[in-house]
Amino acid sequence: MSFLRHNSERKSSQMANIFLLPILFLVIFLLLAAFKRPKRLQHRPIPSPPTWPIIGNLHQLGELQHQSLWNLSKKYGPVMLLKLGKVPTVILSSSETARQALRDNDLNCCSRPPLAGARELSYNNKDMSFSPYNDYWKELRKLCARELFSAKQIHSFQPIKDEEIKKVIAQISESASLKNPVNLTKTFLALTVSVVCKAAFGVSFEGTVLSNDRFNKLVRDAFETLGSFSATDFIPHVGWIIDQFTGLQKMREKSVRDLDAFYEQLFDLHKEGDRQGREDFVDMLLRFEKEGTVVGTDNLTRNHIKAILMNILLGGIDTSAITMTWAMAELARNPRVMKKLQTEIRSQIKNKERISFDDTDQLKYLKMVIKETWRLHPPTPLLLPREVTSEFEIGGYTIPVKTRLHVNVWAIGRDPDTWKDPEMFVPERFMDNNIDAKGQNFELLSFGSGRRICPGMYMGTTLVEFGLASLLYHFDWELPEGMVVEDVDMEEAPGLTVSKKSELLLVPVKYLDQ
Ligand code: HEM
Repeated sequence: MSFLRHNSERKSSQMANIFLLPILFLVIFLLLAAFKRPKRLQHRPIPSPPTWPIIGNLHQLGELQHQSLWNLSKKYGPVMLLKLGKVPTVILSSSETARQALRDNDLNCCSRPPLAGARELSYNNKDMSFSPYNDYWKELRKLCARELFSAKQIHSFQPIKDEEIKKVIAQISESASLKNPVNLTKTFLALTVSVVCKAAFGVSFEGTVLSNDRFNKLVRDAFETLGSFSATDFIPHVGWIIDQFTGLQKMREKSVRDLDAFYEQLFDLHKEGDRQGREDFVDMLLRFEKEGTVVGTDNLTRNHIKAILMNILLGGIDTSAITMTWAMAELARNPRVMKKLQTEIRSQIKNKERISFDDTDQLKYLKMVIKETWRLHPPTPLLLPREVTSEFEIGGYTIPVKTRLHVNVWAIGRDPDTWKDPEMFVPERFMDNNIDAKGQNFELLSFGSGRRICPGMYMGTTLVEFGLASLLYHFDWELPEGMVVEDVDMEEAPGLTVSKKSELLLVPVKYLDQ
């Protein structure tokens, strides 16, 4: 009996096991599923406007993309996902989301996406600006920071700046005596072209085959090539057919050919033995080539040098000239600020004939005026595009690998949560804080931040400070006859860099106290 009972007990416990086991599995399964669920919740979709087939959200981008994106971000928030053709693109429009990307997750998103125009102009990504994040880029950046963009190197340009500004002041003096307006857009472009070209390429173009006009066209065409909408970049496999059809591909090829011829002429002008004096960027790069310098795994060749020169041409000239033009336009609209700035400059410079680096370094209000100009008119309003290489989170949203990323610096500069009266030009807002544009303050990102921050920041800033201080020291500036402050047009021109659409004309009046 006991056996029987024992046997039946064993049987019933076996039966219980048979029923319990699936329940146990079910419980484990449910528990696992429950643990996984929060993770799935984190993948909540990034706010995104509705898309159209094939083009996605491309139709929502106007000519001035940063402005279209700013308007969209007011509805969809500071982390917004667009589908540009086939490419998922995240737009960040607040200082907090920019900080999370460029500081906390810089390593996960500091690569560049492959872009057709950039690839061709950079001899297949041999440059710094458009190269993906890899050992070649890391070593090239180190080499350029040490040799081309060091403070010592930039200070060695001072005699070039002095010589070029002297010419500019003489020309403006002539206009002043005739009471003629001066085209400041052209003046600032000519100043930056001559300083950057003499410093970097050792040539002034005057009296050579490379006339200033031809040179300006070369740069303009290259910018157009990079700034134009390229279907190849957004619609894989078939986009190239559209680029052939629209003529963009032909334009690209011509631009690459013309620039190549320009670099070859530069190399000819730098033939050994032909030149004396200070070593410019071309001399230096040719010396590295001769010494067999290895960058990453690549031996530095002529094509690498050409790609680096392209970055200087396109990164170094336009941005500084644009800044000076916007600054003078804002000063023309704000006579109180212009007067206050001139008082500072004139009391600092007094009767000196030349403005030195030490002088500009003391001009605190000038620095505030330039920061305020960059807040409202960052020359590169969307920075350069980045590509995500490892998944990460911003504001609780997961940004997947291969997403393209833009930071809308222009929108951040006008964010009412950060800036009081954001549309007003008030340099004094920088008086009682340490906000600068050096990449640590995410509300002012005119040079970007993180690993990809502009390496020419010091060169650009010192040139802008010097150019503005010189013109404001030597001349008062008035609006052309019949014009009032409200007539100064602040419309923007579309492009990779955003300049003032109409040229800025102001009448110089010689400052007699010097
Ligand atoms: C006012 C002057 C300038 C402004 C506002 C400016 C702005 C910028 C911005 C916004 C970027 C992109 C940063 C990013 O993607 O996060 C950049 C990158 C770059 N800039 Fe500048 N820039 C200026 C002057 C210069 C000068 C004078 C040079 C050289 C002569 C230069 C060379 C470059 C290069 C090579 C890069 C690419 C860096 C990389 O991707 O590693 N820039 N600049």
